Amino acid sequence: MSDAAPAPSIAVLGAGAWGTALANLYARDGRTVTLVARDGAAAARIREAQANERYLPGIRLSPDLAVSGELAGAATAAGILLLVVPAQALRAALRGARGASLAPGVLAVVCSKGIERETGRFASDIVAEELPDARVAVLSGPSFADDVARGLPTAVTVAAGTEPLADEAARWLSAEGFRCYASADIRGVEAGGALKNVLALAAGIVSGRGLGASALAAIVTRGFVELRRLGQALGGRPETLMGLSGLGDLVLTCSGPQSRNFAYGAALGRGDDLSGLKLAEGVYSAGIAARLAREAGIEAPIVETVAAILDNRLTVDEAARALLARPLKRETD
Ligand SMILES: NC(=O)c1ccc[n+]([C@@H]2O[C@H](COP(=O)([O-])OP(=O)(O)OC[C@H]3O[C@@H](n4cnc5c(N)ncnc54)[C@H](O)[C@@H]3O)[C@@H](O)[C@H]2O)c1
Ligand SMILES: O=P(O)(O)OC[C@H](O)CO
Repeated sequence: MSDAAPAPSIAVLGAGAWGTALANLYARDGRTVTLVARDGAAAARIREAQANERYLPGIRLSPDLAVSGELAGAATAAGILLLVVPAQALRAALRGARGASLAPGVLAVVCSKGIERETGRFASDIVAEELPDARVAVLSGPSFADDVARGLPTAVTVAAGTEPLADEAARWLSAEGFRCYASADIRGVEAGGALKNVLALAAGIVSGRGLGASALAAIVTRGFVELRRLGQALGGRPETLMGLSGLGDLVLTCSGPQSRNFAYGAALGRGDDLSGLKLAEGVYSAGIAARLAREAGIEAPIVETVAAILDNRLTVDEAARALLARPLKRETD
């Protein structure tokens, strides 16, 4: 596709915080965008309020943003389909999309961050299985929906299976204040995005339990060792895991309660009631990430510990004692 080709129109599947923020970003940037909510009633609420008060409160949406309750129609015309439903709902959402007559060669861009619990599949694999005619890309990196919605500067990585497709996708997905770096390492980008959520839970637990700033720095640093090891074992490249969708997103989500994963971990660490908390993808990815690590023969004690706390196999205090009591080793082993 040449630089002069008109920018493809965009359909955004999933009208939560991130889907709404991305749809609004591109609509403000002059693109033709339809945000697809779960049903007609949810779409009507967003249209009438010109805001998504449930998931992205306080943000006035562009009057140019179309909002629909069904993918058919919106998607048929779209050259780009952003997939922004939670990772565990992606397969069902794509099966629901099959009847929508997607444009041939549509660029399906995974924007969620997680691993399918039942199968251990990453989202790009699910797209390849469920929408075999689509071209696949992944958008991931340090990016809070609220920051993007407020027009704050953001940089992310956009990965696809080949460098030309990644370059094309990054060009189409960049917008004012939203800079996309291209990568041909889909697995590295997806692994970084999913694993940082699990590690942000660990950081939140440390903070909520009041274990101190030194312990927080230690858990983030040793967590990054696990992210790199496991990300590489799953097929990611080291330089990708050092980039925006690995280290970058880990830094963002481990830095405080604006991250829902960190906030969930902090509530766990304090012993608070967890009902009513916002979506924390790490809760669903921790167990399967621990299993993938075991299967790959990778030591991932922090990921294992988060999974054990979530399963009520360990209390936070038992977990902290167990991590500190592990046999001593060289830092680089
Ligand atoms: N919020 C952020 O800052 C942010 C940033 C980057 C990536 N993400 C990732 O984006 C994904 C979505 O997160 P979010 O913040 O938008 O979540 P959210 O909880 O705000 O919204 C989830 C949305 O998905 C919809 N949904 C759920 N199941 C569905 C289904 N089967 N079909 C259609 N719609 C369905 C819900 O109705 C809701 O609108 C997650 O994987 C998250 O990790 C979020
Ligand atoms: O709020 P979180 O923890 O889901 O993080 C949101 C984004 O993934 C940050 O890049």
